[in-house]
Amino acid sequence: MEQRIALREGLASGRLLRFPGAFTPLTARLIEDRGFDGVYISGAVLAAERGLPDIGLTTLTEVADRGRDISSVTNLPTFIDADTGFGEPMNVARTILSLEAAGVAGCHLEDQVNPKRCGHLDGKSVVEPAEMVRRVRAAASARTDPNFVIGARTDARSIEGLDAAIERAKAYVDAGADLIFPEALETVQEFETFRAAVGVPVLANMTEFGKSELFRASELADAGVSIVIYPVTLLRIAMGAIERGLDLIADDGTQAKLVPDMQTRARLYELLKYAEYSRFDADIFNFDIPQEHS
Ligand SMILES: C[C@](O)(C(=O)O)[C@H](CC(=O)O)C(=O)O
Ligand SMILES: [Mg+2]
Repeated sequence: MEQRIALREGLASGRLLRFPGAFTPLTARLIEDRGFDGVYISGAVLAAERGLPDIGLTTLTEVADRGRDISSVTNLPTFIDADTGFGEPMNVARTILSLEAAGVAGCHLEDQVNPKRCGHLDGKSVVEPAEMVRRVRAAASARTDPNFVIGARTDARSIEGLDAAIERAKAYVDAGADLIFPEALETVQEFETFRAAVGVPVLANMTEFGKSELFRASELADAGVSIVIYPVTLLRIAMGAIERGLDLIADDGTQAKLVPDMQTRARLYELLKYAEYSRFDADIFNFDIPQEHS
């Protein structure tokens, strides 16, 4: 509840909210510790972690479980990728209820056809605007918490062009979307044009190796963007370090040279709140247990 209100207030504040993508609950702890505004939960990351491509193979249950796992260890609002909503409009309604129950603050649905693919790849296609309008309407009418944020993503920019993507976004706002996620815009000016046209907060996806340049937060803020996600960034950083680390262990016969770059045991325990658990445990065992008399 509080996180949803915080997200709504943040989106209305005129500030740019920064949401790195957490690839584990522990990563979400670190994102909170470093002072970010919220946590993004990426579909691409969830699929990748299971050794799968991001083509709609993951299920609502897996996504909702991940939403719950991450939301339950952070006080920050979480914003989750609901892909195409996992089926027909009726399924979209159930998706929203599941994500609400998982404790996430909001989600985005996209207008791609199934099977969907990464928004920064070529060869994707979108459904008719009316079909996506039905998805958004189903989502908006299903939600039980009016503060749950429903984002509509349009993948139309790289297929139908900017004007068509804006027309779609406006229809999605009319259908009840609180936020627009224009996928794969190419310039900061395009974000500015989008924001001016749609009249609701706009999300920028700063994913690497995609179609958008990696614009700075200040540039996005100046363009009127309300929220920026770094969906796969932390996973890519970790995987890069792991690959280099594995090679070094294989070559050197020890991981010793890697130790200075590792998070220490003490720091890990701090993030895990070890001390609090120990205190709790000590208190429990300090209780005077009444002796039973026979
Ligand atoms: C934002 C995104 O939907 C995701 O699942 O994180 C992906 C990110 C990516 O594949 O880089 C996307 O389609 O942009
Ligand atoms: Mg995705």
